[in-house]
Amino acid sequence: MIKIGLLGCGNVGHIIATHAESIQVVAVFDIIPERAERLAALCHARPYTDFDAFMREDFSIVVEAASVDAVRNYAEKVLRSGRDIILLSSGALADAEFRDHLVGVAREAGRKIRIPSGAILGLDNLKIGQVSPPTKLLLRTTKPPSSLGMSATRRMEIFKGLAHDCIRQYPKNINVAVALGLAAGRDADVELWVDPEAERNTHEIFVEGDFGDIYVRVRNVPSPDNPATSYMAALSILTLLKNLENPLVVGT
Ligand SMILES: NC(=O)C1=CN([C@@H]2O[C@H](COP(=O)(O)OP(=O)(O)OC[C@H]3O[C@@H](n4cnc5c(N)ncnc54)[C@H](O)[C@@H]3O)[C@@H](O)[C@H]2O)C=CC1
Ligand SMILES: O=C([O-])CC(=O)C(=O)O
Repeated sequence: MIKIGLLGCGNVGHIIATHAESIQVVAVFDIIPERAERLAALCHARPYTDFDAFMREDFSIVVEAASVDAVRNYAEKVLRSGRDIILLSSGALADAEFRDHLVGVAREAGRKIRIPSGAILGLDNLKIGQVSPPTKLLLRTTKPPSSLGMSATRRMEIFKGLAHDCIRQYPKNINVAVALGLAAGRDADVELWVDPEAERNTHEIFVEGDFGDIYVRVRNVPSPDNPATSYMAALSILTLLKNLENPLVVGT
């Protein structure tokens, strides 16, 4: 059974820890002690607010479901300790200098940084962009205003520009845009909309290239404990963990 350390005891951390079947959550870490303690009690793990103590536990992989800042603070230490890391806050890798450094550390340590599909679909074959760059790569995301901690009386575009700028302004809402760019090999264009009528987090992906064109629309149910995060994101990590040791690998 794969032993994991969970970095982040919020909404996604909770779903992972309480639904994990083929994995054992050995230790959990959060800056908020009560969150770490509550989740640890639920999944029979040990709670930590001291990262170095957390890292002394016996697990082979860290699952990050915390924040872009947490990735910046801890990912390098995880890799240098000889463990792989799964990053849900993929937005941290929008910073090219940090990304290149972290990938270099992973290479040196012989470890892997895994970016799950999270709240979207299509990352698998979007990787064809690394062979044949797309001429268009656009993500149009629409969320209820409450997901962004704001109020609005009508549908409004609150950001239009490149993914690496959008994630700086909305680090809890648009990690998917950075994941798209990492897959395709170029920064994605982003439109971020709020809509008071929206009940779902909707991601529309438009891609064009010499292969033809793609339109994908994902209408995600918001997580019960954090409407900004689609429930699919937690399912995506659970699925990645379930397949880690499967000799049959499906998807590009
Ligand atoms: N790539 C994707 O498709 C998606 C990515 N996300 C990202 O996943 C992450 C987790 O999402 P949720 O569980 O819904 O968030 P959440 O806010 O419910 O939980 C995050 C937890 O991490 C803890 N945390 C934050 N920064 C920390 C740090 N520096 N050190 C230790 N603990 C820290 C918080 O105290 C909190 O308990 C967020 O960054 C979110 O933006 C969310 C949805 C989709
Ligand atoms: O969960 C979602 O729909 C997307 C999200 O928050 C993110 O990419 O940060």
